Amino acid sequence: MLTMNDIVRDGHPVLRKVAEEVPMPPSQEDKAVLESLIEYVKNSQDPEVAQKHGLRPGIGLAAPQINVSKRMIAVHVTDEKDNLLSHALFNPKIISHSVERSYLAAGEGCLSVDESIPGFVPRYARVTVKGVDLEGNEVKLRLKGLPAIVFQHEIDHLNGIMFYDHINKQDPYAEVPDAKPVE
Ligand SMILES: O=C(O)C[C@@H](Cc1ccccc1)[C@H](O)SCc1ccccc1
Ligand code: NI
Repeated sequence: MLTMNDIVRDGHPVLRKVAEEVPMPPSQEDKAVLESLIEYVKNSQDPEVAQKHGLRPGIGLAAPQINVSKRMIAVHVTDEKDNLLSHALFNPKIISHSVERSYLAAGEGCLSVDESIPGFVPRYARVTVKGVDLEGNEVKLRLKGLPAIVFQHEIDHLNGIMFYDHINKQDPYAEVPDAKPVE
């Protein structure tokens, strides 16, 4: 199982690379990597396992964060209606998005960034994401709220973008035009 020792930290060059597409159908090796990502996120949300192994809780994780520069992400998060969204995707892609934007009122964090970096991170309020799941099926997800934010955070990792790149450097808490906060 993955632990925090497997997660690379800010400053590691892999976090600034554009990750490679995963050839389809996925190899056993690529499937094992993607399974380890979703396993980490689930484990990190289990208080006993997280405490026993010193896991920082996460609602998402991207392959570059474990030094694998390939386009794979895992998300395990409940939406505002308390529905669980749990997805492990190869080659995820935002195929459309709202003009309206949103941001997490509490700001964002990252398992690859040990210190907290305050400020609003403007995101699209709604996104449609396509990808391929572990069974090789094409998945199309229409997302809003916290799930939409997490997917954008993880897909950013595949493009070498860190959450703090989006924070207004002059005024981290500057109002985000035509945006609604996600509490
Ligand atoms: O480093 C990562 O990619 C995991 C991030 C995911 C994240 C998504 C959206 C906004 C902030 C971070 C975090 O470590 S998950 C930690 C967390 C848990 C609950 C709510 C927000 C962040
Ligand atoms: Ni992150």
